[in-house]
Amino acid sequence: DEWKEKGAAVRVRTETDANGRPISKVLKKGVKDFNFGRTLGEGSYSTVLAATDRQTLREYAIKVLDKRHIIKEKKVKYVNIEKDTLNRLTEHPGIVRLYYTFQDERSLYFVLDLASNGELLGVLKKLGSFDEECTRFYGAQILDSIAYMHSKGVIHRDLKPENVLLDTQMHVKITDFGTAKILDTRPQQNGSGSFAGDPLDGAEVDRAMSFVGTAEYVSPELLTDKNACKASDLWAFGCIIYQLLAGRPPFKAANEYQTFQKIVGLDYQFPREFPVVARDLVERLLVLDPAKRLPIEHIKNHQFFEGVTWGTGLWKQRAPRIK
Ligand SMILES: Nc1ncnc2c1ncn2[C@@H]1O[C@H](COP(=O)(O)OP(=O)(O)OP(=O)(O)O)[C@@H](O)[C@H]1O
Ligand SMILES: O=C(O)[C@@H]1CCC(=O)N(CCc2ccc(Cl)cc2)[C@H]1c1ccccc1Cl
Repeated sequence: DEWKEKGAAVRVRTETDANGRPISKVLKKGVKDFNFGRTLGEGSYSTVLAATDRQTLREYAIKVLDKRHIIKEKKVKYVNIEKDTLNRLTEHPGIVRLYYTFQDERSLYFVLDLASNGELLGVLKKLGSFDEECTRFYGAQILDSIAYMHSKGVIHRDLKPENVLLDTQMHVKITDFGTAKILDTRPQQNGSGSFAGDPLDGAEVDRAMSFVGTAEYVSPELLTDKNACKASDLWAFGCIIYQLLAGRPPFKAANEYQTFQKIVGLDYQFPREFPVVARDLVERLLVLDPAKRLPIEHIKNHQFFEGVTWGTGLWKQRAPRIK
């Protein structure tokens, strides 16, 4: 039988029927198509393994989810959100790409881009803090990825250095879309073009509140009126820029409740040596009113990002040496 790669998703096997006429059989990828390697990490309901496609020898990260555990923990909704979101975000170098999904009786499998250099948080912890050049490069790649997500009507809602992975070239790969929100594409009732992000309904509030993994990056609007919108990702972006330069997030207290109090009270300070241009940018992002946060186009034009080539150039250049 002749196998031929038809696109990346499926293989087609051609056989001949009783009358000798060729028929094509579509075959999905499965576990046996991969050689599984080292464990890259563990999540609450998942294990991520490095794997090689036995036909193409391409390397992937395969996220394996245990069905029984997901059902027991009532997380089936997350799985579908993650799949649907990743299936929407397929044309940007800064987003972890989902190539295939398949399942067997025990598990679900997501075949993803391999981000072989782990989490941005790990690099930050090792160095303590980033210099301005590195902060500019990683900030620009994260912002470019947020702009793409938002253009596809997706709000990440849980951006943080743990969810910014790094590929072999030390370029950004944003992951963890199980808690994302897909803005419906219904034409806006009140005629306004911009999506404010429709308020979370009851169930979502519960999910939104329960998904607050680490409180440090939660936006004030999610805490006060339970409403997450695109600008919530820009609040998290402001926290990330601050953290890369200061070596710690702006809002951090002994426990989650005190951290929440600092956030809603905009209670944070800059270290003395914090660069002044970066300070101006952070101050225009960490604004309590989401409508008053700097919009993405203005962030791109901010002096802090002076000299950055936006668009494909940003993704072709060498990552600055982390020093
Ligand atoms: N595409 C990938 N390439 C390389 N490593 C990855 C990839 N995706 C996830 N990992 C690593 O595997 C670990 C588990 O990731 P996973 O997304 O399954 O769970 P999580 O989101 O980190 O945890 P939780 O489910 O509790 O939020 C993470 O620490 C992450 O660093
Ligand atoms: O939506 C899809 O792409 C298919 C549709 C057919 C199917 O059975 N599944 C699995 C549905 C599912 C989700 C969660 C659990 Cl815990 C068990 C089964 C879906 C699935 C297959 C593989 C990996 C993920 C998913 Cl959601």
